Amino acid sequence: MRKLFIAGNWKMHNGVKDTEDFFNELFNLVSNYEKVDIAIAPPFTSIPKAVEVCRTKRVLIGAQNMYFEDKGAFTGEISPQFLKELNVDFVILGHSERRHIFGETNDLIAKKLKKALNEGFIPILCVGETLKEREDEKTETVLKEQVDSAFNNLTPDEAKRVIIAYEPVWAIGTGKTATPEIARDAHFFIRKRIKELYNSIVADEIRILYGGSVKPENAKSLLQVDQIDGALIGGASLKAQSFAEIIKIGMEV
Ligand SMILES: O=C(CO)COP(=O)(O)O
Repeated sequence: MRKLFIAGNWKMHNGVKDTEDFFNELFNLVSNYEKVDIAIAPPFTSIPKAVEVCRTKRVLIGAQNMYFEDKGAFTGEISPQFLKELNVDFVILGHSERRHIFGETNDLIAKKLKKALNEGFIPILCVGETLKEREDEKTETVLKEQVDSAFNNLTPDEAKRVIIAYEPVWAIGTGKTATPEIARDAHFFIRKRIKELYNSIVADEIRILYGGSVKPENAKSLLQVDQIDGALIGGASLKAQSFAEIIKIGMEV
C-alpha cells in the first residue's frame, strides 16, 4: 500500500516571514496527519526557517532544485552538501519550469537525480508533456523519453526511492486540471514503463504524484484514483488554509 504524499512547491513565493506564518497557521489547522506524508519545498532562503519550525513535526522540507556537483565555479547553483547542512529531506528535479524556462535537459536532470540519490535525498522527478505535445498525440513518447533518460543509470533499489510527479505543462498554473481519467492513464503508462525497465516490485512501490492546478475543490476526485499516490501543489500550497484542506481530503480518501 503506497502512502499518500501531499507536497507543496512554493516556487518563488514565501520569504522567511511568510514561511513562519504559514507553518504556525498550518499547525493550528491540522494536528493529526499521520495517514499521509506532508512535504513543502520553500525557496532556498526560507529553508532554514521551515526546518526550524517543523523540527518537532512530521513534515518533510525540500529544495526546488540542486546541482550535481559538490562545489566549484558554478555561479548561482546550489550544492547538495549545502542542502545536507540545512537538513533538507527531498529535492524536486526536472520541474517543467526548470525544463522550459531555464533550458534543463533530460541529460542534466538524470545527473542531478543520480547525485540526489547518492546523497540520500528523496528525489521528486517531474515529468509531463506540453499542450502541443498532447495535441500532436506525443504524450506517451515524451513521458517515455523523460522516464527512460532519468532512470537510465539507476539500480532497482535507487529507482524505488524516486517519487515521480506527473505534471502536464498545460495544467500548471492555468486552472486547467487534468481530468482524473487523463491523469490515471498517464500514471498507468509511467508505472508500466517502470515495470518494463525494472520489475513489478519496483513499479508497485514507486509513488506517482499528480501536479497541475490541484485545489481543495478537485483534490478528492484526483486523490481517490488508485494510480494517483499524492499531489504536487503549486498555488494552493501557498496558503495554509487551502493546503490544510487538501491534507484533510488526503486523510479521508
Ligand atoms: O507546478 C506545480 C507544482 O510543482 C503545479 O502548480 P499549480 O498547482 O499552481 O498549477
